[in-house]
Amino acid sequence: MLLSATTRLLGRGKTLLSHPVKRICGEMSTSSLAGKRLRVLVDMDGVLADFEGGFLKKYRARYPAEPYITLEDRRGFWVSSQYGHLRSDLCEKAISIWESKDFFIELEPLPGGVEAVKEMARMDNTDVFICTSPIKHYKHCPYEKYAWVEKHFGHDFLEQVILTRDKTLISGDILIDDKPDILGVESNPTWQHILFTACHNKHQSLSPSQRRLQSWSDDWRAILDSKRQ
Ligand SMILES: O=c1ccn([C@@H]2O[C@H](COP(=O)(O)O)[C@@H](O)[C@H]2O)c(=O)[nH]1
Ligand SMILES: [Mg+2]
Repeated sequence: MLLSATTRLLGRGKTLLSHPVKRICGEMSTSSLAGKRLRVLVDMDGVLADFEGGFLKKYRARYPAEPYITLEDRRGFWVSSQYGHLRSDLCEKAISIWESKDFFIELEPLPGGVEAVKEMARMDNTDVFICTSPIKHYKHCPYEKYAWVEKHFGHDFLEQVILTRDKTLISGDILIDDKPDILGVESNPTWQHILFTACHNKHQSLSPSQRRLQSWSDDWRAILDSKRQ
């Protein structure tokens, strides 16, 4: 009786486990029953995708006669601010680069990042999310961020994408991010900030709660293990 009612509800040939709705329910209950899982949030620009390298290449191609800042001389998170200090009109010229079509989708992956995140995602008791801030000029950026993840991680990984302008609202155990100060409405985020070394932050000292990941060749597995209880 119960079986035939189930068959009517799900359709012939579908079992409870193979039905998409039940599979979603199953996945949700697995994580809540399995005890403590580690939730890792991984930033995209400057951590997985080479924002700085992609910017400099396209800026020099579009404005060959204008001064530029080498990656060695980059200081501070905001590219636009440093270009604006160089000459005030260069701030808008810098912004025009990442507001252009194909900027985000054409960013090269940073060495080892995609492989590391794929490995993390296969680890037991580990949930990985790509947590990235889109620019407010939304014509290309949000679409291209999803397209970049699909291109390098595959379609299924789109489930693991979080676009937010405020990462303090997202709960996790670790946030691997190249921005030194991650601020928002939540003054006490759940995650520990692991500062991913980038050309603009390598001279900066850490706040007491931060740790550094120098690159994806650095021991990210040890950082994850240290956060497991
Ligand atoms: O000068 C700049 C440099 C970067 N941006 C944008 O900020 C975000 C950074 O995102 P994260 O998730 O923190 O990596 C990205 O969309 C850059 O395009 C900027 O607006 N101005
Ligand atoms: Mg970043």
